Amino acid sequence: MDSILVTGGGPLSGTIPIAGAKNACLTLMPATLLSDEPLTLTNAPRLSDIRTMSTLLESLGAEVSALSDGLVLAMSSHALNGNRADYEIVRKMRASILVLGPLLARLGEAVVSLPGGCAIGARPVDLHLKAFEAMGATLELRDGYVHAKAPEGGLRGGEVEFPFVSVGATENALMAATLAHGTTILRNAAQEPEIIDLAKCLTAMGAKIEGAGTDTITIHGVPKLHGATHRVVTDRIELGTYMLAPLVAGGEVTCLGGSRDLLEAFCAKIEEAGAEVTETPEGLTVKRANGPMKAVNVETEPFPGFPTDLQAQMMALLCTAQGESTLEETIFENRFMHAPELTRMGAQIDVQGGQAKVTGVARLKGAPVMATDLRASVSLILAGLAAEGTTRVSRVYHLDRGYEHVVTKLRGVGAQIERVREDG
Ligand SMILES: CC(=O)N[C@H]1[C@@H](OP(=O)(O)OP(=O)(O)OC[C@H]2O[C@@H](n3ccc(=O)[nH]c3=O)[C@H](O)[C@@H]2O)O[C@H](CO)[C@@H](O)[C@@H]1O
Ligand SMILES: C=C(OP(=O)(O)O)C(=O)O
Repeated sequence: MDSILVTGGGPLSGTIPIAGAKNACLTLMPATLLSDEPLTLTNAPRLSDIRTMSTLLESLGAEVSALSDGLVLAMSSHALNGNRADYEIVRKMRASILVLGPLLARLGEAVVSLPGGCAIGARPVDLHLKAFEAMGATLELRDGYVHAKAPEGGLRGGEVEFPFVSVGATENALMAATLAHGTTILRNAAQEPEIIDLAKCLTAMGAKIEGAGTDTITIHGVPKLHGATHRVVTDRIELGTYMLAPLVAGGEVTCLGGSRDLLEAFCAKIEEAGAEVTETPEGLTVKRANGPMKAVNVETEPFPGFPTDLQAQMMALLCTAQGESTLEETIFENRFMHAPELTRMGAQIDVQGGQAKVTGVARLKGAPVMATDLRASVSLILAGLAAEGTTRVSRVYHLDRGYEHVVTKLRGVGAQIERVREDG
């Protein structure tokens, strides 16, 4: 198993290219199941989660070819040979549940393992299932699997009012509704850029969708979708992560490919904390406005609010910001596992339920720390960028789920970082 060694050092300077979004790609890939014609995705990120989704799609009979060093995914589902997503693959990644809607819509029947909880929370899929029920499907839970069946003749349009916002349930329902008979209305739908990206791709495949990016999405079902080529939207979470690097370590970094509309709430919050963000046609340039960073209060919310997927990284910044910050996590019930690890580096953090109080210290100290989930891993790397001495982050397989070439990207702006064998 590999570790990352990061040694705190001087200011960072240069550019970091931002990849296509993991969370968009993971919902765009299952969209291939909706059509017997090819779907090609460009600007795909090179991540282990993408390989897991490829394996899952292949297990259903889809063909997935990674071309141009993985940047292009050429997929075809003309010869599906299964409608069962096995626990062995689904348990590796919760986004696997996103094959359920497309399979149900295209084949009329699907058996998909329940993904189970994960480190950051219980993460049930009840809202996904309620949406399919509203489209006439019958659902049964047996042996840890969802057995889903569309009514005779296929799914029917339905009205779904989500009791709270779910990105995955919105995506699953949106995909299923494209092939349903009649019109489906999704109320209190997620508005994330990844939803807009999915709707763009489905529209390019012939779907009829209105309102993606608002809280009400209307889908007029069509009998068939066709092939398309779609460019995956920029990864706003990778973007936000690297925007924090020069704020933690000093210097100035330009994230290539980023735009402010993907991250307005985050940009406003780091500006409040003392960042200067400049938007240019090539991306976003970030540096400290003048002097040290200051404490701020952060509350995670569905888009357009501050993203939960940037909470851990923001905490890394606030560990050395002047004053006392509060971070409130409202999306996941257990998403502060990075706090005890940051504390090992000298941070002062007090977690009470869904709230963390961070009292800024002058400097963190390098220490051996353990990554507990994807965003926690990268928060420890960020913290290590400015810590005195060397930080060893172990269990970096979490990182490989969501950050491609992290060592190369950070070295490119002058960070002292390397990947080593855990025992080496
Ligand atoms: C692959 C992907 O895109 N992952 C993202 C997606 O996850 P994901 O789609 O799983 O997150 P959701 O938006 O569905 O989850 C929001 C909240 O709703 C709860 N819930 C969700 C569905 C359901 O049926 N029942 C239920 O109770 C969850 O436990 C959580 O507390 O959105 C999250 C919230 O922005 C991000 O952190 C994840 O990175
Ligand atoms: C929580 C995340 O991913 P997933 O939903 O795939 O677990 C994430 O990307 O931060």
